[in-house]
Amino acid sequence: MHADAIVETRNLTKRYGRINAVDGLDLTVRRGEVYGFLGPNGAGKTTTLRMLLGLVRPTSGSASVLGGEPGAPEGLKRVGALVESPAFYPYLSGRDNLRVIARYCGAPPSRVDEMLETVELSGRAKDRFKKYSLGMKQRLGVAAALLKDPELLILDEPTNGLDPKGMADMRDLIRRLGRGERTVLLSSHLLGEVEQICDRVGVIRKGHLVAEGTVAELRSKAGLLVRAAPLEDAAKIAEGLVGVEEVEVSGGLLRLTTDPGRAAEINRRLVSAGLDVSELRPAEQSLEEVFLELTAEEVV
Ligand SMILES: Nc1ncnc2c1ncn2[C@@H]1O[C@H](COP(=O)(O)OP(=O)(O)OP(=O)(O)O)[C@@H](O)[C@H]1O
Repeated sequence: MHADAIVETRNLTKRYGRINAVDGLDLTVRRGEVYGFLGPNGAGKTTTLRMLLGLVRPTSGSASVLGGEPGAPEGLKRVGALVESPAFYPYLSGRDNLRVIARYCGAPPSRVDEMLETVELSGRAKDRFKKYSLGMKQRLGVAAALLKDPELLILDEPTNGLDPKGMADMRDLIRRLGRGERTVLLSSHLLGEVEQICDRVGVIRKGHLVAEGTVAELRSKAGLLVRAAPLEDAAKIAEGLVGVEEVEVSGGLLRLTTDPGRAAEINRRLVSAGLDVSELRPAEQSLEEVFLELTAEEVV
């Protein structure tokens, strides 16, 4: 296991009949980070998170959570999760609901008000749960998950179904929670969201991890932009280089699909062929483009 890994899966697989919900997944979440598990609906995010909590048994492969088996009582004490809509008593207040949960998870009663404050529900703590907006219900769910002061917080699509204000509040909350020592693993099908909140992102498609890295790393996978003269000659040379997958001419620039780390080498090749290279830089793609590319259906 990686030294600072808090969650690690190897070849994790879950099959439902003929459906491979999760298919050979290798995931590493490091201590202290906010990790975004990004993928379209049905990609296998919920199934993965449920396996990490010991709620679903893998068909094959392994997972380690806080150094132990998923679902082991020792580990579960240190994990807080909001995976399904949390079950609260509709006629009890937010505060009383948390008190009930604090009692059975052994959290000190003083933590209830502290967590209500954290999720900004102190002002509505005495109102019945059923009066809460969806966003408030979700935030109460986060407060419940935080009662035992978990080292790892797992949130499945925490902004799903919320209105824009509710989403923004939830994002702010997660960003705040991720600032300290705590590790947050959240799933989302929204790029913008993951881009705003997460330190690192894993992109899942049909049960596979198709990319993993920081938002900046995923973006810079795009390639290089080159300004050279004569441009047509530069394009011909670039096409002949090993490791350059695509060459496009656009707006007086060449766009090369290649590892941006090869910039110096490509520059050398162009210059030694007698071309003038006046600009060479990584082509920034929006994460959206990267995401669409990574998760696109194969055209058969
Ligand atoms: N209990 C189950 N029985 C049969 N198939 C299931 C079961 N749970 C999930 N699946 C299937 O496994 C695949 C992955 O589902 P999963 O819910 O993990 O995806 P997801 O990425 O979380 O998507 P969503 O955001 O829609 O929940 C889907 O094809 C789903 O229909």
